[in-house]
Amino acid sequence: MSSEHLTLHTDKYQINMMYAHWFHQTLDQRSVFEAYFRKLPFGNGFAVFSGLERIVSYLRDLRFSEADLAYLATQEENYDPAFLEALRQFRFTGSLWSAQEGSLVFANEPLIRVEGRIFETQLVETALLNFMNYQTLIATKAARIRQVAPDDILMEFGTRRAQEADAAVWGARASYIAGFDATSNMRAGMLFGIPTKGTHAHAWVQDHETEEEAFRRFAEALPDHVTLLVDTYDTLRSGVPNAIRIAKQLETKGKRMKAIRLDSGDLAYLSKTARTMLDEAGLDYVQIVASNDLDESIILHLKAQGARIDSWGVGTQLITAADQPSLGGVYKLVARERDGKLEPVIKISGNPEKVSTPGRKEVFRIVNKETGKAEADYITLAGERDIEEQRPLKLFDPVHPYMSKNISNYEAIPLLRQIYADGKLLDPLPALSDIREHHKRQLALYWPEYLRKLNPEIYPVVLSPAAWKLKMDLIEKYRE
Ligand SMILES: Nc1ncnc2c1ncn2[C@@H]1O[C@H](COP(=O)(O)OP(=O)(O)OP(=O)(O)O)[C@@H](O)[C@H]1O
Ligand SMILES: O=P(O)(O)OC[C@H]1O[C@H](OP(=O)(O)OP(=O)(O)O)[C@H](O)[C@@H]1O
Ligand SMILES: O=C(O)c1cccnc1
Repeated sequence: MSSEHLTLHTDKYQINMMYAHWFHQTLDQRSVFEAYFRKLPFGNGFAVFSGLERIVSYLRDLRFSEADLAYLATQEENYDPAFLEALRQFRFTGSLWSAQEGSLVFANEPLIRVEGRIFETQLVETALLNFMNYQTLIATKAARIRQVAPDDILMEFGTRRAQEADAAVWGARASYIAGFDATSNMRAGMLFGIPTKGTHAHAWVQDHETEEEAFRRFAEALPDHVTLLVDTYDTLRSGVPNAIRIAKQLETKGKRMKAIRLDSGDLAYLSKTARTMLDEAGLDYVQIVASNDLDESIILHLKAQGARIDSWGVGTQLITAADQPSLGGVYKLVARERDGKLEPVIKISGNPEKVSTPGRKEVFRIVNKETGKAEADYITLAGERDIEEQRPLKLFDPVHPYMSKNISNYEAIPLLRQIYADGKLLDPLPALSDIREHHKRQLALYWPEYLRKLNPEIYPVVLSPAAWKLKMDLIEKYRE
C-alpha cells in the first residue's frame, strides 16, 4: 500500500489532550491502551479480525507535516508554538500487539494493545478504531456469506454503493480475507493482488440495436471472458436464447462461453429454468452468475429453493454491512504510569457490560489437545505463570462465576503478537494469501456450533482468577 498522509485523521479531542499533556509536561508518561468490541455483529458467533495492514502503514507514516502544523496553528489560539515544535519531532516510538488478520475474535477480549508515551498512544485511537472496526465488520459479514455458499464462487461487487473509495478498497480486501474469491474493484486488485472479475452492464445491451448484436460484439471482443447479462429485456424469452446462440457461435471458434448473469426477477426460478435451457442446448459448462441485492440470508433461501447458481456477485449488503453498519470497537486506557511504575486503571459504568477490565493483559486461545478444538479464550494479566507452566486451568464465566470448567491437557496459543517494539516494526506482515489460509485454519479450530449463522453457541471468553480479582478490587476501591 502506498503511503498516505493520515496524521490528522484523528478527533480534535486527541490533539487537545496531547496539548494538555505537553502543557503539564506529562507527555512522556507510559500508558497502555487496549482495543476491543463488546458485542459481536450480525448476531454472529465470531468476528474476523482485519485492519492491521492499514494500521501498520498508518503508524509507519505518522508524522506532522508542515501543512498539518500550519493548519493546527489556525485551529486553537491556545496552542503554544512550542507545542507545534514538539509535534514536528513526533514519531511513533511505542509498541503494538495485535491479533492476526483472519483470526476469529470475540467480544470483550483485547484485539490490539498499544503501549508507549501517552502523547502517542492517545493520538492513534481514532484511526486505529476506524480501521479495525470497519474492516473487521466487513470481514465478518463476508465470512457469513462464505458460510452459506461454501463451494461457490463469491465476487465482491460493492464499490458503487460503498461509503466512498476507502471503504470500497479496504472492504474488498477484508472480504477476500474471509473467503471471497474476487473483487470487481480494479484498484483493490492492483493494491493488494486480489483476483478481479467482471461481466458487463445493462448499458452494453441498451447501447446496441438488438440484444443478440450486443452479445455477439461483446463475445468478439473478449472471447475468453464471455459472461452475458441476460435480463435487460426478457430473461427466458430473449436473454437466455440469445446467449445460447452466442455460445454455439463461440464453439465453432473453439471457445467456451463462461457464464450468463441474472440480475433481477425470481433468481431461483430463473436459474433453474435457464440451467435446463443451457443443458438442453448442450451447454452444461456455461455457468450461472446471480446478482441483485444479495446477502447471506437471500443466498441461503435461494439454495433452499434449489437455485442453480454457481457464482454470486454481492455488493451493497456486504460493503455497507447493511444490517449492522458499524462495529462498536473501543480503545480503553488499562494502565498508566505513576512514580515510575505502571498501575492498572478501570472505567466504571452503571452498565456492568461497560466496566472495563483493568491491567495490561494477554489473551490465550485454549485448544484442547485431545479434540484439537478451541475451548475458550483465556485473558490473563501480563506475566501470569499458570499458562506458561501448563497448570490446569479453571475456566469460569465472569458474569456467572459459578459456571466453570477445568482443563489440563491444552495448548495455549497467544492471540496477540507483537508487531512494533519501541517504534520498530518487528517482522513484515504476512502476505494476503497466508492471511486467507490462516483464516481457514482458524475456522477449523471451532466446533460448528460456534460458527453457525443463526443463534450460535456463545464461545467462552474468560478472565483468569487474578484478572478477575483485580477488576473486583478496583471496582470496590472506586465505590469507596
Ligand atoms: N427466489 C427468491 N427468493 C428470495 N429472494 C429472492 C428470490 N429471487 C430474488 N430475490 C431477491 O429479492 C429481492 C428483490 O427482487 P425483485 O425481483 O423484487 O426485484 P427486481 O427483480 O430486482 O426488480 P428490478 O427489475 O427493479 O431490479 C432481491 O434482493 C433479490 O435478490
Ligand atoms: O445489488 P448489489 O448487491 O449491490 O450488486 C451490485 C449491483 O450493481 C449492479 O447494478 P446497477 O443497477 O448499479 O448496474 P447495472 O446496470 O450493471 O445493473 C449489478 O447489476 C448488481 O445488481
Ligand atoms: O461485473 C459485474 O457484473 C458487476 C460489477 C460491479 C457491480 N455490478 C456488476
